[in-house]
Amino acid sequence: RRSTGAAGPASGSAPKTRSRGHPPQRPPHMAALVLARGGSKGIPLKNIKPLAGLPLIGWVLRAAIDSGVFQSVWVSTDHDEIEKVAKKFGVKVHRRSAQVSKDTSSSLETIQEFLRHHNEVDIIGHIQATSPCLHPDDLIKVSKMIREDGYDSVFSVVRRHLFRWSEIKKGVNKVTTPQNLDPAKRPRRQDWDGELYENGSFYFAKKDLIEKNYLQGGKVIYYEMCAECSVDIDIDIDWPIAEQRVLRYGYLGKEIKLLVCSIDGWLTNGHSCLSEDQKEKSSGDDRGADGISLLKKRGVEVWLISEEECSKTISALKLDCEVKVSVTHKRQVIEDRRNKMSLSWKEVAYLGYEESDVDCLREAGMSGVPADACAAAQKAAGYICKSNGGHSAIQEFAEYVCLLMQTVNL
Ligand SMILES: CC(=O)N[C@H]1[C@H]([C@H](O)[C@H](O)CO)O[C@](OP(=O)(O)OC[C@H]2O[C@@H](n3ccc(N)nc3=O)[C@H](O)[C@@H]2O)(C(=O)O)C[C@@H]1O
Repeated sequence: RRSTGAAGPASGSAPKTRSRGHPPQRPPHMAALVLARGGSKGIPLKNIKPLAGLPLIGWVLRAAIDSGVFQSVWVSTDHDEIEKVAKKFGVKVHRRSAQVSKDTSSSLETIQEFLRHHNEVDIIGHIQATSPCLHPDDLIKVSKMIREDGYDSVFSVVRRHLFRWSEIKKGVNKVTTPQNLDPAKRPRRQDWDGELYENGSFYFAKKDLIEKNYLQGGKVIYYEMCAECSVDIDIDIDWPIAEQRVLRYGYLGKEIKLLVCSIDGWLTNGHSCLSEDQKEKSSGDDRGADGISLLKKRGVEVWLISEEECSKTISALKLDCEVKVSVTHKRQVIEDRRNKMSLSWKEVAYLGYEESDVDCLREAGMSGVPADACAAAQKAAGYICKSNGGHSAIQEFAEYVCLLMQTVNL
């Protein structure tokens, strides 16, 4: 009963008003790009060192994914371990050349190299892992500045109330002079707006600007981040401070309270691999139990639903979770359940497979499909499993949900 899953509107359904010879314009592709080379000097493998329980790059990757504003999220690296960690977060990996992985390589040349390999990308949201207190809300606002307000580049700044004095080199007999204050009328903090400083959290820029060697230029504007979230890990003593800051002010991931796995089309159609007497499973989703118990330990309720009457199949899988079969309208039963539990869709994770899952995949706070799900479901889902349906997809998705909502232990 698996659907063929034609994706999106049928070809030829474009508006009739379109003038001839002009193909429809695709919306600009905005890619999040996190640079994470292996050869960090001060702190070895800094980019994947656990910060408050999560690999450093994980903090910004999670914010980028959850913002929902990027067509793709990438890590550019030259290192196998970093690639593995990035893939665990479900993002794409660009293996960069040694040429742009040196101590002396600039971010700009590394981004330019990425763009040469990814022609589909129109806008780069370059996000630095060294500023882990980034929130999805910041990225949503910046995305609007680029996509709707017409800016070519936007970068993050923070307001500081710092009095600057001129530097006098050793051995030079001169006096220092104030740079941004009158010592006779030293302003109180509340009487002075302070100054804006680039804080290194992110740099968004359109491709043509980057190709002209700029990350900041054209119609350019800054985005002011709140001081609490402006954290920059530069030297090793910054690390413990950053750890405290992410715990207090960082983005701790989405809170999922209910995972719904719709098993139609993959556990109900022979993928489930029951033995002839319908009592034992011979293969199938053995790993599912681990993922489910992990989530249950975190207080997440797990629910298997099916439009079919397949209780035997499910019970044979010995998955320790609630089951609802013969469901006539999937979205409706989830709405009812949500209301009972007082949950928003944001707190629901949904694993689907078929066209009938598209609605729920679009609504859910986290959504996933097995690798062989129909095209429409794949398009609607935030995460596409590496496993096919019936082969550990539940486990993989449950692990993914756990990772994204990983609570922080110190
Ligand atoms: C856009 C940009 O110019 N970024 C530079 C920033 C920026 O100027 C400051 O943050 C502003 O406050 O400064 C640097 O910042 P830093 O060296 O800590 O690098 C920031 C993050 O980017 C990764 N990176 C950097 C360059 C490169 N070619 N490949 C990379 O993978 C690092 O591993 C790290 O995760 C600096 O201090 O030298 C170097 C960075 O290149």
